[in-house]
Amino acid sequence: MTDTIFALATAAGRAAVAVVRISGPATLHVVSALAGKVPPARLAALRRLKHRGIELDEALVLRFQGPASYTGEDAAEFHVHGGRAVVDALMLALADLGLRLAEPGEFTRRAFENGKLDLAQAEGVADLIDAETEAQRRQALGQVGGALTRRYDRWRDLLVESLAMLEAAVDFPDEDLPEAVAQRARPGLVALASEIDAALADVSRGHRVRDGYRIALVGAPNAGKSTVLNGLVEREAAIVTAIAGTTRDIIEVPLELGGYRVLLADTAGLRDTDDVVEAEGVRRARTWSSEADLRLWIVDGFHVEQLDLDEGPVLSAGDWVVINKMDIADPAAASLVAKGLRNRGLMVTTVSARAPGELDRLKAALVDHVTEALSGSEFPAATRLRHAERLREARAFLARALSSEGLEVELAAEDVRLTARALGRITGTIDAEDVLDRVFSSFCIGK
Ligand SMILES: Nc1nc2c(ncn2[C@@H]2O[C@H](COP(=O)(O)OP(=O)(O)OP(=O)(O)O)[C@@H](O)[C@H]2O)c(=O)[nH]1
Ligand SMILES: [K+]
Ligand SMILES: [Mg+2]
Repeated sequence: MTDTIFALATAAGRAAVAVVRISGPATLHVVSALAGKVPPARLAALRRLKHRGIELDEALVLRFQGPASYTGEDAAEFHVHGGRAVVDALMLALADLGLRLAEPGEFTRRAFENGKLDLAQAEGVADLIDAETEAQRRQALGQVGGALTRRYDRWRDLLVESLAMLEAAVDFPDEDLPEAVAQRARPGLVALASEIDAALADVSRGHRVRDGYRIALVGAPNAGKSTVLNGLVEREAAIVTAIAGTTRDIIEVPLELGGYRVLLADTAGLRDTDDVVEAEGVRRARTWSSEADLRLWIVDGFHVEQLDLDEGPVLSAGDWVVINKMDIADPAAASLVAKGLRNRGLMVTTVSARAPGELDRLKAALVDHVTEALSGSEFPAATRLRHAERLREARAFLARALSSEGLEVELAAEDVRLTARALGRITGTIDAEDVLDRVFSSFCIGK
């Protein structure tokens, strides 16, 4: 028999109202022990809570009758005054009545186990609680609502259909026909493969929305990277001096651009150096920027004629060059360099980072860029690394199924089964205990 759990559902600390929730078979008994008359399900009632003859608080009591509750079990909420002592007294009383403090995510885990939501939806709940930007909120809410689930359900149905055809071929009594029957499964599997390919090409979008789009500020020492960072985030996040080699550590600053979460990183100026500390900074700069979604190369406009593209920064397609210090640069030289860079397919912006308001144009261009990169007409197929890994695994099994030319029908059937299994792990229809533990332990207590 499952035990009955309790937890503070609202944030800890002083507040107007605190909500303590309980879930499990002892719910009715506990509500009646504390509140006296049990209110009807889903109707809030004002009650004096008492335990062992001592009054705890006057509270709003709300109870749910399983399975019509978040967890699917009998459950209740006590909305009490949000003082520390009130909450402590109530939680002590609940423990005294034999209830157990919930583990992180245990309410949602029970909801999952009772079929109220699948694993992808449960992850959506966690993401919704963590959401700080509009795009994170939208994506998480879509996931809770089953936007991710629906796609996987459709793919699973398709796989089940194909599997039925392949199995029919295996069982076919007439020796000549199995191949023809098996071939009927092929078009569906080919279509699915191309859908998964499209999803994989787009695989980072979902978790970039969730975790943040990574923009690296890179370039030579003294180009003005830290000045650009400070201008974009509108505070003195990084030290700026006229000494080359000022920045060593990566300075990561989260910010919101066009409703998207962005991680902007200032890095050490790239150069060969004997200074051990600076050399480590340069190493970190290279690593971070190589993994970034976008590199902003900051170039000193005053020395723009020294920019040797074949010697200098290793620019790659999609990089963005910001020619800085336009207040002291020779505009003709700068525009010549800009033209050359644009001819190479690079984006170029000219600014004077030190001038107030000058970075607004760059910021607006970045908003457009991030919006373009992260918005999409379809809900992403993956919003976590975990999803992307399973998706790649599924694609590999599917490739193998498709390569077995109808002759090895049984092998193809097995690969189709493995494809379905990999996809099933994303929504949790194939549940591995360790995955569940990992997903739910990242929740806060009380959810
Ligand atoms: N005139 C002018 N000076 C600038 C501009 N932007 C930055 N500077 C100056 O250039 C110098 C170097 O700026 P930083 O922002 O520290 O340059 P950095 O690229 O971060 O340098 P490191 O961290 O040493 O690699 C400072 O003296 C800044 O004030 C600009 O737009 N115009
Ligand atoms: K500097
Ligand atoms: Mg710097």
